[in-house]
Parts: sequence; structure tokens; C-alpha cells
Amino acid sequence: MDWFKPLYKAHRKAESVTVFDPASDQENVQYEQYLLTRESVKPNENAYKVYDVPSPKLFTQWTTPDLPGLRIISGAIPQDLQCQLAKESVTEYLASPEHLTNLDAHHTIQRPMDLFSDKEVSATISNEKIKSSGLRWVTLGGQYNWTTKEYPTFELGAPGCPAFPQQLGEFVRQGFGVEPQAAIVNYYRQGDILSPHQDVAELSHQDLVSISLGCDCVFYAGPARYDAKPLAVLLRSGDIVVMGGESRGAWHGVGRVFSGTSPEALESSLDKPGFAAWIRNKRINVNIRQMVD
Ligand SMILES: O=C(O)CCC(=O)C(=O)O
Ligand SMILES: [Fe+2]
Repeated sequence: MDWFKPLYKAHRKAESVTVFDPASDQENVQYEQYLLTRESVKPNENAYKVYDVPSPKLFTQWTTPDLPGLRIISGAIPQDLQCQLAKESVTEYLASPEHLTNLDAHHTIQRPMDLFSDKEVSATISNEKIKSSGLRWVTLGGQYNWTTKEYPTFELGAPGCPAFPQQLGEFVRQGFGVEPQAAIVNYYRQGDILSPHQDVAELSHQDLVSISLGCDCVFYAGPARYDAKPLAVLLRSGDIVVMGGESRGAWHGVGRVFSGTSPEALESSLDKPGFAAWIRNKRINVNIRQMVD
């Protein structure tokens, strides 16, 4: 049986479902069959220097023997850096025509795509519509194709694989020891979900690094789609999930996003009318991969 289904259903109906909370101060937490163990880990300070923000002194990192290689890092990104990344997600990431978005298949969208200006960015879809529900994702670096589930090329720098954003790339390289070559930036509002899937289009098996910003969500991850109940985790702004080792091929998805839970500090990340209201009800996930070794 598909054990993801009842979880999505319960969360859709906003039934109360027990989820694992990585902000828990216990040492061990048993969630269904998953035994989760908490550790304090020293972050790599050089990663934070890239953005000129102080490094957290220690990370709270959770692992489980049932999903080897999965790391849930609570509070990995200090609020200042969350603000910088939230700003990038509506400025730099949407600046280049080489960074495709879900909108490009149906509309001609002007770049840079400034959603918070009075000037419409498209003749066929309004800025309001794009901000509320239209924009679901933008791809950075290798332009992952959601339909074919493939990258158009593995040749870095070739058409279809523009340079990865420099600062974000350096942060992830320093902090997590992977070579960031592609990312999907997902924009969610309450009611949006991401169905269970595996991310296996990359030739490299290096760790995938997934950054959460804005509203809280429930994230599911399990070793298989069928016959294994997934772990359900409450992810908050500033949390990072690393999928490495065996968990690199784990099934995972997003079941629910909670409107209005974005930290207030993020509202002033961008000084433009409408940004505060936008981020208050959005979750942004920056899902970073190495494509080739
Ligand atoms: O939004 C998330 O936390 C996960 C996104 C994801 O799994 C993906 O983009 O492949
Ligand atoms: Fe994924």
C-alpha cells in the first residue's frame, strides 16, 4: 500500500497528524518505526562568511538509522541569512531568462521578473496572479525538466546549464562539501503540495541540500513509496534537510504548508510594496543538487 496517501489526505483535511518536530530538545525521539537521534554539530564557519553573517555556534542535527544519510538540521540558517536568501528568491533567481520557471511554458515573461513593481511582467498573466499562485518553481544551473524528469545537458555552462548563482553556490560548497550545479526553487502557498517522488536524474550521488524559508510545512521522507510509512517532519524557515548516502534516493514530498507562519523578520527582506504580505504566506524551498562528479 502507498503509505504516503493517508498522510497527504489527513493533512489536506487539516486533521491533526503527529509529526516529528526537529526543534524538540529530547535526545531521542521515536516516530513510528523511526528512531531519531539528536546531535550537536559545529557548522563550517566559512560558509556563513560568504554571506557575511555570523555562523550559528552549533547545529541541532537529527539522523535515523532507518534513512541512513538523511540529516535534518534545525535552525541551520540564521535569520539574517534567511532574509538574504528570501530576497534572492525574488530578485537574482528570477533575473536571468536562462533560469526557466513553470510560467515560461505558457507565457512570455519579461526578465528580470520584478513581481513587486507596478509594471506588469507579462501581457498574459498579471503580477498579482503570478505572486498568489502562478509561480511554482524556477530552476537554477542545470535546467531540470519536470515533464521528462531529465536535465537537457550535463555539460556545465552549455545552453540549458547556466552558471550556478555564485554566493549560494559557495555557501553550499563550503557548508556541505558538494558542488552545487543545479537547483529547483519551489514556491508554495497553503494548499500546495509536492507529490511523493525520488530525485534521481543526477549522474552524481553527492548529497542533495534542501533549504526551507518562509512558512512551516510538513515534509515526508521514506525509504520506499509502498510498504513503508514515511517519516513526517515539521520544517521551519532556516531548516536544512540533507539527503545523502542511501537517503539520496528516498521517496519524499510536501504534504502541507501553514500560511502565516513565516518569521516576521523576513517581511523586511525586500523593501518593496507587497513583499511582506507575499512572504507571510509563502514557503520557499531551495533544492540544490550536484549533477556530475
Ligand atoms: O519543498 C521541499 O521541501 C522539497 C522539494 C523537493 O523535494 C524537490 O524540489 O525535489
Ligand atoms: Fe525532491
